[in-house]
Amino acid sequence: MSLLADDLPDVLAVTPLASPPDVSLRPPGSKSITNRALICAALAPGRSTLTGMLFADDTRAMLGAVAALGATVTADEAALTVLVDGIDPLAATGEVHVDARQSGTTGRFVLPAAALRPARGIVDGSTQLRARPFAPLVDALRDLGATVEDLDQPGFLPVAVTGPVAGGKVALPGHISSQFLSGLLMAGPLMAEGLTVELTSPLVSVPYVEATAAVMAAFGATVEGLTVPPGAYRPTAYDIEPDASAASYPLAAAAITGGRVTVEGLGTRSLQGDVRFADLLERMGARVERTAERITVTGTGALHGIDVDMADISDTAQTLAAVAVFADSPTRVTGIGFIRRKETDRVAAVVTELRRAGIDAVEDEDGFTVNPGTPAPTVFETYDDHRMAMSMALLGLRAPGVQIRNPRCVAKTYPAYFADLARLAQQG
Ligand SMILES: O=C(O)C1=C[C@@H](OP(=O)(O)O)[C@@H](O)[C@H](O)C1
Ligand SMILES: C=C(OP(=O)(O)O)C(=O)O
Repeated sequence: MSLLADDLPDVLAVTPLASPPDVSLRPPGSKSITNRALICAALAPGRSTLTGMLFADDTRAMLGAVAALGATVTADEAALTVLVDGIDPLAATGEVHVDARQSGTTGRFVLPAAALRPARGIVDGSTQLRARPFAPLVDALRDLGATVEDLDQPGFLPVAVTGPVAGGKVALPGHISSQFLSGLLMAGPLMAEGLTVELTSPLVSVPYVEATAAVMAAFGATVEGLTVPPGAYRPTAYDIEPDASAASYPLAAAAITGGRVTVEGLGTRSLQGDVRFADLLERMGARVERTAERITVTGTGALHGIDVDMADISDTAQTLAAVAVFADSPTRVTGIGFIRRKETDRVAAVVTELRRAGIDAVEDEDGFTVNPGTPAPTVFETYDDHRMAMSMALLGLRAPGVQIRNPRCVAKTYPAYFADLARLAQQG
């Protein structure tokens, strides 16, 4: 049976590992870096070559989006490569329609890019994305000179934007999502007046903004703090590193099962904050080795609870919750109230599902506490959230009777997730 997302059954049983794994794997390309590189390449007149691409629902959404904006994309999926012939958005004509699907990055990065065009662009998404906040971005684009029409509820998709957005100085809240800031910064070089953002509240997910600046720089743009001078992107050959959030699952598996897992292509030079998830496993008692090119986690058999603020690396909070179940003392995660506005309310979802398995987990405004325990046989609900499916599946590597409802939702960022999880058993 194929374990690729599209081929999975409605409910998937996870089999506990018979022995600790000892494997090395290369996670799929980074969703965050792929979608940044696609935007920068689309705004760079000429041909860019992107290698190491992630092909998953979120990046297909972005491929469709940049094509809608006028870029020509030629994908070679087997080679994980895309050629992008970029455009000058300021010369664009005609109304365009973008479907960002479930992808927050696509919606939040494409809207400012569409606002560069002196023509109407409609941005919409799935029912799930329509429920996620866009108001700070819409307000900022209006303040910077674009016309934004609410096509349904104000502050939510769908919207229609007409540019060109002139740029200048703008105030933006930072506590809801960093994606508004990243999206604005990436459009910044092509704003006539450039862009300066002043944050009106503390920024969450800070490393993603650093990654934005790094990818922009690779495509020839300048970012000085939160200021982007007027300029241009130049076409570039860009190699995308593996996804650090995706890497959290196999690394967690090593800690949970007392095995050894190496993730290739991600190390101390990574652009992604989520590589720091390995630091948390180390604090909990796992052994971690890092080089520039790889991270190895070895489970030691002992796992201790920790108290940790995960505002910078919140995509790995559910992974940590799964590890925390097998520790010898409680784990408290704080700083992540904003993940209630992701694919689902992730604080509520993770606590509800752990409790469904008989684990004493407690929700609070800003995070959750997991008291260790033995998971009962459980069919886990996944709320159409890939990270719920991937995290709860980890419990099944040790606890018998774990089943995952709608495992196909992993297609958002990691279509081969269950195939990679099965490799832990084969080589153990
Ligand atoms: O910029 C990015 O690539 C991302 C930023 C984060 O979102 P928030 O800034 O909304 O926390 C993260 O959760 C998401 O998966 C990807
Ligand atoms: C929150 C996520 O995605 P996005 O915001 O890009 O939809 C995620 O991948 O966990």
